[in-house]
Amino acid sequence: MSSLIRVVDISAFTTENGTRLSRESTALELVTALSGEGMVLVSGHGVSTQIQEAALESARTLFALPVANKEAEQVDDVYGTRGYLPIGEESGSSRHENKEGFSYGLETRSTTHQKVNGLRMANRWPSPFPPSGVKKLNDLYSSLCRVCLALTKAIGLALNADEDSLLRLCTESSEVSLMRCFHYLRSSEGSLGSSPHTDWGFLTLIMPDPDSKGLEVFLDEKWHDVRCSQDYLVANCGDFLTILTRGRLSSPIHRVTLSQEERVSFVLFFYPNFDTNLEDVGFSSADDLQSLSLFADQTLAGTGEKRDMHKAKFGDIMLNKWAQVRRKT
Ligand SMILES: O=C(O)CCC(=O)C(=O)O
Ligand SMILES: [Fe+2]
Repeated sequence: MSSLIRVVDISAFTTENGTRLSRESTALELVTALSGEGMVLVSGHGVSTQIQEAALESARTLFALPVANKEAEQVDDVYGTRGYLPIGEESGSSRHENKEGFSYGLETRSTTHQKVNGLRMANRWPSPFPPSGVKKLNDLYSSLCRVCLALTKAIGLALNADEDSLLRLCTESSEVSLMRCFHYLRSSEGSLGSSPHTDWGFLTLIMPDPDSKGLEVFLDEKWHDVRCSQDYLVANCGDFLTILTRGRLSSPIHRVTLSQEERVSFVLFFYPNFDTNLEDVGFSSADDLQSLSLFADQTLAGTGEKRDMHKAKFGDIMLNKWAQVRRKT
């Protein structure tokens, strides 16, 4: 475990035992870490080892399915953000990212692929994948959303002396957030797992294979390993939270390197409500936050549409960003 990245125990927010005093000191520790490194190891998160192991096992089952079955459910222009991400078909830069993934969100009962909005639609599971596997993945999704809501309360308490102050931006977060489960392959010439970037959303939670290597954070002009065990989830401040706090909390630059060992990880991109407007939360186009990945052009050709970001809805910005990192072969 990297000693640079602080551990914060958030049990004051995830159990009934938290007193006002313990919640205040937890909140302060959390915000101190997010204003410094921007990344924190969260303990006391309440996600059982059983839920974590079951989800990792289901992910391995999914990735082991025949390629044709996985590709039958791949992310495309019609289905938007959910489904299978074939190897090499996504990258945040011109480098080849040697990984495959499944992207999913809140399970809807709908049997059609009707979208509610570009971030809310039915999940797409390849066959054969049993309902018990889907349930295990969904259990992890809802557990990690609960952890993000607890973190949101803590951040609200530290910044505004009010636990509910940021929750109003997150009333539909559990419906529009995106879980991505990745299978990083072995290192090959010129490839990496994930190009250096900041995350675009409100908060990100990362749950990798316990004790696996690869996640790195850029601090003090150097890359540092972030090692993780089942006791901790890695939480990143996202670009939206940086905007919301006028830069007081900072979204960290991080990347994933590859090795000779394959790796599986779950990454929850916790989003604010789809319709949230950047201008309403204080962003102006003159802001000095242009280095965030949210504002970078991540298309290969460098012709990403520079939209009037401060007027746009957060959900639409996300759809545009996911389109920017698609690398259809
Ligand atoms: O898989 C990981 O450890 C992190 C991946 C990541 O940073 C991302 O997908 O944004
Ligand atoms: Fe990331």
